Amino acid sequence: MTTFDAQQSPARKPGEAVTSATTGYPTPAWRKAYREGSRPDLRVPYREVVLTNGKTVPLYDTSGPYTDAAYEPDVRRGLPPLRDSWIRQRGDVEEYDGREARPEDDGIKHTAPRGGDLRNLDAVFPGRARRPLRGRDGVAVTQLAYAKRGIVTPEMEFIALREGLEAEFVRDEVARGRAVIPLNVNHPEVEPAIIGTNFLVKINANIGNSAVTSSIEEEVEKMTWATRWGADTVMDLSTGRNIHTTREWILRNSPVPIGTVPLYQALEKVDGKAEELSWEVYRDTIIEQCEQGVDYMTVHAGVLLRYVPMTARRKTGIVSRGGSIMAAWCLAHHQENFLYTNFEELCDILASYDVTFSLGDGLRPGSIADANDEAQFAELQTLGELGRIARERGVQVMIEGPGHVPMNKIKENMDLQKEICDEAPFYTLGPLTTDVAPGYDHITSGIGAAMIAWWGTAMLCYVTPKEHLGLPNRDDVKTGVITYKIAAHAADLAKGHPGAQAWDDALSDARFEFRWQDQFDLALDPETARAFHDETLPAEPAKTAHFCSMCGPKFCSMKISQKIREEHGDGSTAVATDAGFDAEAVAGMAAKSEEFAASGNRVYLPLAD
Ligand SMILES: C[C@H]1O[C@@H](n2cnc3c(N)ncnc32)[C@H](O)[C@@H]1O
Ligand SMILES: Cc1ncc(COP(=O)(O)O)c(N)n1
Ligand code: MET
Ligand code: SF4
Ligand SMILES: [Zn+2]
Repeated sequence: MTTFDAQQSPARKPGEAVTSATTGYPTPAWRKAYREGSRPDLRVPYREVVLTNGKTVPLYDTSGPYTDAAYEPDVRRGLPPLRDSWIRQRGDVEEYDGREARPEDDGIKHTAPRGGDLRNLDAVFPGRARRPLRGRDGVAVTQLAYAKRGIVTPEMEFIALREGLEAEFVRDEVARGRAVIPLNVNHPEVEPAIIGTNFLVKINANIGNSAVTSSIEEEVEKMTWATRWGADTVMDLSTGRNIHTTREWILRNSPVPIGTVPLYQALEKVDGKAEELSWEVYRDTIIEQCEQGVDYMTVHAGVLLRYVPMTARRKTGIVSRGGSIMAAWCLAHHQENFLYTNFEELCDILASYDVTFSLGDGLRPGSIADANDEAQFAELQTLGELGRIARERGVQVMIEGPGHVPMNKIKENMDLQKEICDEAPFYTLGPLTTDVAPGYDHITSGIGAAMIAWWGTAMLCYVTPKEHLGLPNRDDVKTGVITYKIAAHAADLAKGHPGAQAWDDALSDARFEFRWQDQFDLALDPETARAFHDETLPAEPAKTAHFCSMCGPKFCSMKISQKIREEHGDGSTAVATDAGFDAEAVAGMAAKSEEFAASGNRVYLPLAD
């Protein structure tokens, strides 16, 4: 039988289900290094950029063990369980048998169409057997519960070293609910990271299959690829085949927290019929995913029955998948959202695994015309209320935000969210600042993302060039991640995060000193920087040349600037004169001046007819 997997990965043989992880850094100048903490098993990874002048620049690193030259990756076994002893040493978790895996977890019906079992048996995760953990007697084993009790966990110390801050500060931000550390006790492979407005801005990359395309292998590769370029978390938004197994492969191999929208899998379990959903099916799915190790879950509990009519006159209705599913359920039963009515029980389940809530914006605007409308802000009020209930019960909380919002309406979103949601971390999709550029929505949204992050958004959910058009592939994932790293870092700079500017300064120095190799290596994407440079000046001597093909040797302003400094010191006492330039440069400038005069000395030229 032909499956999509077979079409997508023709080279795969039985028994070789998944083999790929992207290993190694994109340039030999990046080296994995570690900062040692207070105990031998507390080693915080970072990336060291080794420059040609002998200096090194330390950078935050999300790529996991795959980029450590001493590590031998084996995606069939999974990553080492870094946090296992930290979790067990606290003495508050118990191992138990766990929920039995069922065929429907992977979308397999008892009566499979055309008589076949649709499960790709090659794909079952072959790694070590494990029994799930949970808080003993249902106790909250969350970083929030520990923080409130004044405990600095090894995870908090790890984060403090990673961010260059005091561990006590980390604890205090978590205790106040102003930051979250999404780390399920069943996901010991993760290198701890924090999401909060007073920390480095984080970015999330969405991956996952759909009913139309992609294989487990591709999704594992997208995950390692996304984290290699800097994704701080990854959401598996699979809605196609093998949902459970795809997620198992991703979790066991992921060095970053994994988020999901459990409602998608619950809907698969009822054959895609929203009205057949129930709290029981949803609850079962939540437990399945808690036991697997999902670190944070989008829950669309703020889509209340009475808010649904508020979307009736919108240009684009409800664009959130989860939001549209819950709205359909509420209307079909004329009952209140079961996520809202069972919210306390949901909190208690999440608390016993330390799964963080990402309270979903099911009524976010999906077009510029719908931005900041009544439905959107009504839901935000409810998310604020639910956030307080969750934290009260020890569960960590983030709040999801929009969407499609023009630049003049972005700040109001951040201001309202802070006020309504008690400064809980805001996690926004973009926002996209215009609707007119399908194919370039990483840019329309990167603009909004930079703005909202500057004003305090803690994590940015990326948007790829494929948004509104199709499922992103590996290249789209990279483009999305790099775009969002730019937005996040631009915000870190604007917020004055200590240390953020050192990276820019190092790159600017390399640029001004014509250390081309260092300029490439300090880039977010060294491969592209080098390739663009080499497109016009590929020869080795060009790597030390004092110009590039943009201006050429005679018009290189940085070369001219250097010369000024050599001949006139820093120039502060110089009188305006062209004596410091070489004859060629002076001639070049004169030619440009004549060209300008010939055009009538006008800066804006009339349009050609
Ligand atoms: C909420 C956002 O999630 C993204 N999204 C939904 N499903 C997937 C997937 N399988 N892969 C990547 N992104 C996805 C879309 O960009 C949507 O706008
Ligand atoms: C920032 C962010 N990321 C993912 C989702 C889930 O998607 P959906 O609401 O469409 O189900 C969301 N609501 N917000
Ligand atoms: N692009 C849409 C949004 O902004 C989502 C479409 S796919 C669920 O929310
Ligand atoms: S992205 Fe495609 S599938 Fe998703 S809501 Fe838009 S049109 Fe529908
Ligand atoms: Zn959209």
